Amino acid sequence: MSATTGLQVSDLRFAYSGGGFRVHVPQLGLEGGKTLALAGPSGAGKSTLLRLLTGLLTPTAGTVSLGTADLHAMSPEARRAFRLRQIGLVFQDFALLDYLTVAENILLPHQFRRAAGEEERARMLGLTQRLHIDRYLDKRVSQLSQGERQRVAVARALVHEPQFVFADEPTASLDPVRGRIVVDMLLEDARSRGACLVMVTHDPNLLPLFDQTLRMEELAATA
Ligand SMILES: Nc1ncnc2c1ncn2[C@@H]1O[C@H](COP(=O)(O)OP(=O)(O)OP(=O)(O)O)[C@@H](O)[C@H]1O
Repeated sequence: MSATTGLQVSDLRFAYSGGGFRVHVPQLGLEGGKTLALAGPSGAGKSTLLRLLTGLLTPTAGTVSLGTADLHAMSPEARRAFRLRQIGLVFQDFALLDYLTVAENILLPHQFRRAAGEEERARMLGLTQRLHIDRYLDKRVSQLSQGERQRVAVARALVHEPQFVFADEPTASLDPVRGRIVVDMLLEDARSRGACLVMVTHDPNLLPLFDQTLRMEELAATA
């Protein structure tokens, strides 16, 4: 695999305090431009692994390398800066700010990097058109449906063209047609830009669309 653009996990271990759920990922590799589905029943640890891969949870052992960066060896500040530049994340609960407009939410991460310029605005327009939410750009997020909010979260995750995209069930609030549009867009975005996509899904029909599948229930059994 390419060391500079891919994701590499080695002997990753994590347990919630109190002796509850634990997970162990002996080895996982994903090249730039490739896509991985995290599958498994509710409670199997999909969101937990996604949080470990993005630096939002700290493992008890093991490494997560994103390109040349050893995610958990960084200082919290360096990890935060890396995440803003290189990671796009679609959270299960979307993590949008209700009192801001759609455009403000999508461009918000740019306020922390640098002011959003013409390039970002053009990318935002392209993404929101493809997601059929461009007519809502000046609307507050609180006025949108769940499915519309989910698509705003997808646009926000992609607008800065991150090398690593992580999405936690990005189709959960969408009907099958809209859901397929979002998945196809995430897949096409990663493949065309040479980025890595890791997506959590419950839907077995989506798995053949991905280059790799990791079944969490099999990992939990060996933890
Ligand atoms: N903060 C926490 N503290 C302790 N246990 C937790 C915490 N968060 C999750 N868990 C437990 O860890 C296990 C895995 O949870 P996780 O959310 O990763 O599963 P999941 O596969 O994403 O589930 P779902 O498909 O329902 O979203 C569950 O048993 C859950 O109860």
